[in-house]
Amino acid sequence: MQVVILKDAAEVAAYGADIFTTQLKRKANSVLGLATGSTPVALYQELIKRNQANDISFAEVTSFNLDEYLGLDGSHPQSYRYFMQQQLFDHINIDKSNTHVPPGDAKNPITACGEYEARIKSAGGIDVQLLGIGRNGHIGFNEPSSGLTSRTRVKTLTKATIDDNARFFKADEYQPHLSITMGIGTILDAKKVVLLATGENKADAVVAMVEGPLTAACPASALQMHRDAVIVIDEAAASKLKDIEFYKHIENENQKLLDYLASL
Ligand SMILES: N[C@@H]1[C@@H](O)[C@H](O)[C@@H](COP(=O)(O)O)O[C@@H]1O
Repeated sequence: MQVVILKDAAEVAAYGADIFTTQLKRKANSVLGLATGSTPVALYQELIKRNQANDISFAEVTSFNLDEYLGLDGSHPQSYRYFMQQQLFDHINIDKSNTHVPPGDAKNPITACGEYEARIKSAGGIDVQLLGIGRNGHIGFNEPSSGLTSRTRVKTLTKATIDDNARFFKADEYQPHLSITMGIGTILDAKKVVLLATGENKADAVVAMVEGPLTAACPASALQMHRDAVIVIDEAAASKLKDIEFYKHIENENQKLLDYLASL
């Protein structure tokens, strides 16, 4: 696990955007795994800016989103498909037919999960998967107790997650309590994983993910098993980590090594 601690949310977004920029310049037809929630919004704004400045192109990109509410179709303002259109897809040169979000309105949600997995596989697998983290340590909608090798499936949301996400729904609006989410095993199959977390309310989840045991009680701890997982956090989200100075020291040493390699 690479732990990158930055000053604030703006630096976290810029760092995340740099990872995606590097990926797109290296491989124009990358397969990107995308996430919703408030955390990635600033990163998406940065990618939009870079796309509109012709620095990066999404013309050949295929994307797969982590999750969707079961029971909402893509035109529902609280659906994750709608969110992605508003926050990213409508503003970049991506071919919308190459963007995938689990179908919240699937007639048969069980077969839809298998089909989603098959689509990821036939696209060649995910090159870079973006993640946020829930306050209870969930990634995608893999709630605590999720199998660490799970695949895309229907998941019931915890009360904590429903309450956290209630802010997006109107008081009298139907809020789903079921989802379709990539599994932890699906996420771990991505070649690279980038998790962003900002703010003090993520500090407990971050310490459990980075310094806690590998456990289904904190689904994000499964990233300890990934060979290329980058955890990009601000000082507030990092505030409960025991080894902050060590992680910063590693980053300094990594930078020195990169500078040296660039000078060869
Ligand atoms: N399913 C999403 C997750 O993918 C996201 O990481 C989490 C945190 O969201 P936020 O970034 O708004 O804190 O919210 C939702 O539950």
